[in-house]
Amino acid sequence: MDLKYKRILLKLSGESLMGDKQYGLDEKRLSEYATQIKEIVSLGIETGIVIGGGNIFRGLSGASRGFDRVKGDQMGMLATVINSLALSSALTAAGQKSRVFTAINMFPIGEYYSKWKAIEAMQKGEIAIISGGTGNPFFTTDTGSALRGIEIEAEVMLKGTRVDGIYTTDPEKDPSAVKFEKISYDEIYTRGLKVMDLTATTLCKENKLPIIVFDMDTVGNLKKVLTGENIGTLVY
Ligand SMILES: Nc1ncnc2c1ncn2[C@@H]1O[C@H](COP(=O)(O)OP(=O)(O)O)[C@@H](O)[C@H]1O
Ligand SMILES: O=c1ccn([C@@H]2O[C@H](COP(=O)(O)OP(=O)(O)O)[C@@H](O)[C@H]2O)c(=O)[nH]1
Repeated sequence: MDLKYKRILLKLSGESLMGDKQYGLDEKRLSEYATQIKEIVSLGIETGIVIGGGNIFRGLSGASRGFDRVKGDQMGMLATVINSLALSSALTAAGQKSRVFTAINMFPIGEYYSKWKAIEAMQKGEIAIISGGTGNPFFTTDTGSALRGIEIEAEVMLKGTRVDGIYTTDPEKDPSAVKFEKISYDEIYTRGLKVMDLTATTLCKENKLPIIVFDMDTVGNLKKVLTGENIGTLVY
């Protein structure tokens, strides 16, 4: 099988882990993700994963409800650790080894992250789940994901989300939005597109890490992206 990439960083949406629920974790969605991820690892793809926390807590929405922003962001980062443990557990149930790394030292919940430990895990066919975002407030997991993708020398960052690519406007709000097959980093700025935060886009641009935004909630899509099928939107 012709594979486009040898090493990837997959960003998973916290919100998608809710499945059809209003909050928290959906076991069916976790198991679907685990099965798809196991499949790509069996093809020999070295896989690092960063997961969001939006299904549990977001610092910014906490602040709008009166929480201290920094404490709210710390709660959000802990939410990404919860999601990472849940995915790791689903991967174990699917027969796939993984290691959870944390941006902040909280052994034995996970191992304190280092680039080299993550690469060592991936080279052994284990998945490196890198949790806790960047470890700092005022960032997002998209930025954490760009950062870790660059650090672990991934060839691409795959942003698996609820929409099937980048559109001229938010497709969840505007049915007349038109999808891009590809788009430059600069056009994301000039058009003011909100699909990823600008810090993440800038990090990827400066370090020449391409991004593919695709719909991760349709089973089979992850493999399609990696075998070069033209789904999603490429940011270059
Ligand atoms: N121009 C756009 N193209 C695609 N999606 C967009 C756009 N603008 C806003 N979005 C929204 O961005 C969301 C994905 O980004 P985000 O909220 O960060 O999700 P995630 O939970 O995957 O991190 C989509 O669900 C979509 O509603
Ligand atoms: O480096 C980081 C990454 C995440 N967060 C916090 O964690 C929350 C959950 O992450 P995010 O909203 O990016 O999750 P997603 O939208 O991907 O589910 C964010 O709202 C932030 O409050 C943070 O403070 N620093």
